[in-house]
Amino acid sequence: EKVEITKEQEALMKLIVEAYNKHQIPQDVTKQLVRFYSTEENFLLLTEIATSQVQVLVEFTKNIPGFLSLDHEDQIALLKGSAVEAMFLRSAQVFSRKMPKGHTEVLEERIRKSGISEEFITPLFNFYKSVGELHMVLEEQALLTAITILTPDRPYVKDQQAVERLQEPMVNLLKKLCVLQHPQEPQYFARLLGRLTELRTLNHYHAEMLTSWRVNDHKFTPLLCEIWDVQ
Ligand SMILES: CC(C)c1onc(-c2c(Cl)cccc2Cl)c1COc1ccc(-c2ccc3[nH]c(C(=O)O)cc3c2)cc1
Repeated sequence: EKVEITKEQEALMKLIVEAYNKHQIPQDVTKQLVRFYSTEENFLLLTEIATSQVQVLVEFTKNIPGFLSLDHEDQIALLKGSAVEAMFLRSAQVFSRKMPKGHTEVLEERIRKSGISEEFITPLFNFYKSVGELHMVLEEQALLTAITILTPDRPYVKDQQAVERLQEPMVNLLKKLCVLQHPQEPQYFARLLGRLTELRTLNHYHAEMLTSWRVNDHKFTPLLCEIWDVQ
C-alpha cells in the first residue's frame, strides 16, 4: 500500500536535519584548506627568510680569514654592497641543490607570488637556472660567495687594495679547484666568474623590486632596512 511519512516522523526528520546543519566546522577553519598563499603572506615569509639569511651571511663573512682586520667601515661597505648578490647566490644554490622534494616548487611559487613584477621574475629564475646548470660543488659555492663579498669596487670602500689582497688568493684557489673538479671543462672557471657578472645586473633589478614593494607599502625588518638603506 502507499508509503506515508507520519506527522511524528516528519517532526523527527526536522529535528535531525536541523541538528545536522547546526553542527558544522567553523568557516575560518575550513577556509585554511583553500587559502592560496596570499601575496602578503609570501612577502612576509620571504622577508623572514631573507632576514635570517643576512644574519647567516654576516657570520659567514666574519669567518673569512682577514675580513675582521679590514677597516671597520669597509667591512660594513662590503656587507651592504654584497648582501643581495650573496643572497641571490645562496637561494640559487639551494634551488639547484634540489631542496627536499617539493620545497623548491613551493619556494619558487612563493617568490613568484610575492609582489615581484614579471619583468624581474624572468631574470631571477634565469639566473637560478644558469647556476643550477653549473652543478657547483660545496667548496665552489662557498668560495664564490666569499669572492662576491670581497669585491673591492663596492661603493664607499676606502682601502680597495686591502680587499683585493684578500680576494685574490680565493680566486686563485677557486681556479685550481675548477681545474681539479671539472678537468673535462677548461672553461668552467670562466663560466663561474660569468655568474658574478650576471649577479651585478641582478642588483639593479633588486633595487627596482624594493622600490615597487615599498610603493605598495610593504614593510621590511630593521636589519633589511639597514643593509639595503630603505625606510
Ligand atoms: C625581503 C624579501 C621579500 C626579499 O627581497 N628580495 C629577496 C630576494 C629574492 Cl626574492 C631572490 C633573491 C635574492 C633576494 Cl635578496 C627577498 C627574499 O630573499 C630570499 C629568498 C629566499 C632565500 C632562501 C631560500 C631558501 C633557503 N634555504 C637555505 C638553506 O641554507 O638551506 C637558505 C635559503 C635562502 C634567501 C633570500
